[in-house]
Amino acid sequence: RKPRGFPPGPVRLPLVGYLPNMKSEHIYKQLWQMSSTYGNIIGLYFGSQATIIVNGWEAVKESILNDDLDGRPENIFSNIFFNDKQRGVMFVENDFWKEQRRFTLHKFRDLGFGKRSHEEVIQEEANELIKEIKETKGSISLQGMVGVSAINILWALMGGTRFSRKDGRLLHLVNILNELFRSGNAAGGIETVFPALRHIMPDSSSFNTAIRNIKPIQEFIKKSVAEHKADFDADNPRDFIDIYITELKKRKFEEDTTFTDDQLLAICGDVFSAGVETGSSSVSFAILLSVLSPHVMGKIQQELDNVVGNVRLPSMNDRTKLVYTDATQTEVFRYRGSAPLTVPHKALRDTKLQGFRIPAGTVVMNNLYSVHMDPGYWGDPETFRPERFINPDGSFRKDERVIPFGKGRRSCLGESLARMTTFLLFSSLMQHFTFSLDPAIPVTNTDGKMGFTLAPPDFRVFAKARL
Ligand code: HEM
Repeated sequence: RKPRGFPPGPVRLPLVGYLPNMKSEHIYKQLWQMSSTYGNIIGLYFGSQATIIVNGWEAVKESILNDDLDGRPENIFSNIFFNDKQRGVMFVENDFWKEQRRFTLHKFRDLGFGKRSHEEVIQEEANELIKEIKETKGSISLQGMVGVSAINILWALMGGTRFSRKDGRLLHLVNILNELFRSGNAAGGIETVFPALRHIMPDSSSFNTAIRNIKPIQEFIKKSVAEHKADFDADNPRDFIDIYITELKKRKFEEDTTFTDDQLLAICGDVFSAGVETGSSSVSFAILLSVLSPHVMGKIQQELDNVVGNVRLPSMNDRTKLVYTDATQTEVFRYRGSAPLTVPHKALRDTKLQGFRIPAGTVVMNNLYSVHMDPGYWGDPETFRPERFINPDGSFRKDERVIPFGKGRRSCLGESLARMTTFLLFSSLMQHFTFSLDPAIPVTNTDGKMGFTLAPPDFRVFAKARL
């Protein structure tokens, strides 16, 4: 069939395109609503940038599985920090991306089978978190506390060390990562379209806040890499940074190598920015939603008592038996996944989507929220109901339409680590505490706060020890 033209969409205003109409909060809802007027694929312009919004399971699946749409638009933060170059894994494309992604993924996997498994690292952090919660008087803010665990888990992999939970540097990093992720705009925002604007924007603008917060993260990583180089031992690689330094040395005389010092800094930065806030938001959302549905919390605790008992922490081996806990975690990913929109993709060459013609260079925004909240498929998507993932015979019901990590070759690089982290931290917390909301900070709805990613609303909980 002959491709149709560029997808239909709202009128293109001169210069700015659709930008002035974008609401900053929960943009993914607005982008989905537009489907009722224009269909599942909407064509619009951010400034002069041709962009398509992709809504609904059929269209999103076709889009994220189409390798022609595996590119990424330029990331201006990378331009600012790496001399107008795209570095890292998240915003690079083509052969450069393939080589760096493959390397990072393989080495992460190998490290998980190394001296200490990922599972052991996560369980150690779960123990420390439980200890801190027990020692804290009054109500607690989980987002920050779990953020500390999330950094320690990732940094064990990247930099080989763990920080004391009270370490000032660590707490500072957690705070700036949280601020960074709330200040951003998953849809890009005006500065992405008109980079020059940042020079005249006030320091308080979200863009300048982001820059201010990225800098100390970069400094932290730079310093760690320098320390690794200073006591590097080729026979005894301790972590990802050491493994990457080994590769740098091996390829020192290769022309056109993609392995560079800048690239190491950028990968560490990408992992931090992709992994810390998403992980802690997922666990905090899981706790908040369980607190708001006490029968869910009760069922999880009963299941944990039966399957795991009270002398050891839950492990990944327990997972197939922890059906209700697994179903709850899956429901949290569906209901409040931390990425309602994937990272933007870009058409690498002219291609087709749902019969429409998509020219090379078009930016593609895949709306995962529209898949997870489709009433036609889920029936009652607005209800938080883990039971939807349990078969009548009591087994776990897997559903291909739950895709919080995306799908295809651009899907989340940290998926297996993130799944392990969220499952083990959430189940360990549920095993040890009964949580209740601190009424001093009422939660009026669970929509959460959107920035680059979706985080829970502010809330505090009292934690009553069960063990
Ligand atoms: C619950 C936690 C997490 C969620 C929900 C999540 C979700 C996602 C999503 C939706 C994408 C974009 C997929 C696309 O563009 O089509 C992504 C990309 C990515 N994520 Fe995650 N993520 C999580 C945790 C992590 C962790 C822990 C790491 C680090 C180890 C990580 C590293 C990455 C990287 C590097 C990319 C870019 C991949 C590429 O462009 O090739 N993420 N993630």
